Amino acid sequence: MSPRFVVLGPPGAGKTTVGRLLAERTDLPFRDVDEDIVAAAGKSISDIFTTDGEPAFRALEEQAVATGLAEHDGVLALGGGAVLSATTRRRLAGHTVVFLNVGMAEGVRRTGLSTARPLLAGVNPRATFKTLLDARLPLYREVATIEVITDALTPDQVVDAVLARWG
Ligand SMILES: Nc1ncnc2c1ncn2[C@@H]1O[C@H](COP(=O)(O)OP(=O)(O)OP(=O)(O)O)[C@@H](O)[C@H]1O
Ligand SMILES: O=C(O)C1=C[C@@H](O)[C@@H](O)[C@H](O)C1
Ligand SMILES: [Mg+2]
Repeated sequence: MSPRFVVLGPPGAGKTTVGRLLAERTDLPFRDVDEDIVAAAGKSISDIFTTDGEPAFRALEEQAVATGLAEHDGVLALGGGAVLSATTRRRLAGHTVVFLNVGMAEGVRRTGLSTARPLLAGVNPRATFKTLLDARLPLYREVATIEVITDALTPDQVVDAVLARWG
């Protein structure tokens, strides 16, 4: 068993929104690793970051991605930072990996000031987003087989672009 699509990208790229829509349109089940982590830990991602720290979250995430890749046969959305793990990047080899790209301005607009995203909850979300994007862009591209720049597209148009480039 193996996901038909793995969806990744920075916060606000639309992994959850577009991933769910892609699953609907291809008649596949949808699974979001962020939700798996919350269910397994019994607390929110913010609480995990605050109480246990980011390294503990990343360890839970690496395990949850491995489980998702082994168990899920539909659309699997990863968390925005899952690619920070070299082990996870290795595990993504051979999968159809969709990188939903979004620039800083639109990414910050979409994520707003939500405290549900602990990494962006600081004083300067624009600078934080830019730093995060610069560090991760090569990692997303290392594993992606399809890249869609989502800034000017609706979620439906993003799904159109994914399906046009697939197969
Ligand atoms: N292509 C798009 N156009 C406009 N708004 C979008 C688009 N994709 C997502 N959004 C909106 O941006 C917000 C963030 O989307 P979503 O939660 O799907 O991102 P995400 O990549 O899953 O983020 P996270 O990494 O925090 O889980 C939502 O309000 C969603 O409706
Ligand atoms: O970009 C990130 O590092 C994160 C993105 C979210 O999907 C969550 O996995 C968490 O908030 C960390
Ligand atoms: Mg999400």
